[in-house]
Amino acid sequence: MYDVAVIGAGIVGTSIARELSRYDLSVVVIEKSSDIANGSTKANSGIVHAGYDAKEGTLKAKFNVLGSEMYEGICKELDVPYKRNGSLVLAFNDDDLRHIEILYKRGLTNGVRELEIIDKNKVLSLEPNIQDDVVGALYAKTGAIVSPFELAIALAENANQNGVEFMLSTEVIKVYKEKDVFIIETSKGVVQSRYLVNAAGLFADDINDMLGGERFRIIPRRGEYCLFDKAVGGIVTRTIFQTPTNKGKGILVSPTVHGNLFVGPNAVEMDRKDDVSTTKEGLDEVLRGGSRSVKGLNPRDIITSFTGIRATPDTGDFVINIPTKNAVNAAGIESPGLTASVAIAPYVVSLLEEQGLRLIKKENFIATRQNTKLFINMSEDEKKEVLSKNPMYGRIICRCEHITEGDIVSAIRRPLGARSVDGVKRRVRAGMGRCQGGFCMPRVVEILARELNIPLTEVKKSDEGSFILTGKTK
Ligand SMILES: O=P(O)(O)OC[C@H](O)CO
Repeated sequence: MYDVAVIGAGIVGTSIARELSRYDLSVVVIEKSSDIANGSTKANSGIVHAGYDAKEGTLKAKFNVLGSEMYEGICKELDVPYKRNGSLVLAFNDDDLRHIEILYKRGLTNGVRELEIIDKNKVLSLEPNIQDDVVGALYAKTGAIVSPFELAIALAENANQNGVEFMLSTEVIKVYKEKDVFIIETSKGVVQSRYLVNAAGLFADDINDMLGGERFRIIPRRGEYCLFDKAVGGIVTRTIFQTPTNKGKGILVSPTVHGNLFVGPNAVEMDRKDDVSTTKEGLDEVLRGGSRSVKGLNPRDIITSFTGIRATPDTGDFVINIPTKNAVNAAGIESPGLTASVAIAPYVVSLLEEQGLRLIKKENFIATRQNTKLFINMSEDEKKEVLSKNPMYGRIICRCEHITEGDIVSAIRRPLGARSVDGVKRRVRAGMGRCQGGFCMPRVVEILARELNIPLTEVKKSDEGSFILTGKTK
């Protein structure tokens, strides 16, 4: 029997797992997907929001501002790329100017530091590729960017280093209580725990129903994105927003931590929670929206498009509460959820403690996690040394991102290592470049088959059944 079971290994579940791993507890994370961060976390804007957007007094506002302040330190500890690039909310007319004034005041109330309203000249001096009809902007110097799935993987690895167990490809079918024990029936058998955390993302409403908590629904809200080649990654250096609407923060244009540029998302409510297809209309909307803010977005520079699904709660705010004794919901964590998750984690742990979970600090807690250095990022001396020991570092597999066989093998062999083509891609970027895996994918498949000791036909793109050589991958 575990002390705590966490359902969900997205950014919320992995943040909570890492926080729990500071204490002498037995903890298990149960995830239905085959990898960490395979739900809303994987297709996400990757923005660390400053905190002026969420309404005063909400959980979103509180945890956004707290999270934004914690981010740099956590990314340093876990060796995850993070960049405080700042953000602008553009105004194009008087209505927009009034709107950014409201956001400015809200930001001050929420406790956001270094906020400023700037005029057209300042906007264009900071970002020369903004459209000329801009009239001003809200400038948030504390806005930042991060790689959401790399952070979730790092949090999971660090939790795992500190003893947390991960059950991947394990779907929760039913949860109920016998006396004070949670009985969690899964696709891989029964798990028992004394405490339970619901961080099930898009499916957190179903888990809450099983726990008998006050009813809420998660409404899946699609967001389509276009990712641009690194050659145009410098069109803007800050994250560029328009004034938000009741559909969300609108379409943004932002660099990524790896030097690409993305435009998106739109916002379309859907019935299904698993439809990540992209549509021509959606991508046109995204490009039109981005071009409203920024000059020079050429569709020919798009290297891929994708859809993410927000876990939007029908309550209007994050649902962080106690559905039944000894359980905590961390649900409905839509934007600014990526930013907020690192601050939600200690709060969730404090709610467990209030219900009787004893927290005794581990003496040997390992606070830092080191990622494997990619060959491309090594110094000449490091390259020589690693090559003399391991010739696999001399074989380039992904030509776009210059990723070697040694890098890929090490991503597979790490704790909670890659088990699929997408798993490799998210850990070391093989397949993330201009050709989107056209060249390297067959080689990555060969390496996975060899390292996992499985036939080529069993290598998966991502989840169970997505056999990359024979099956449907989308
Ligand atoms: O449209 P929103 O408000 O869900 O925000 C989406 C943003 O890209 C969040 O980072």
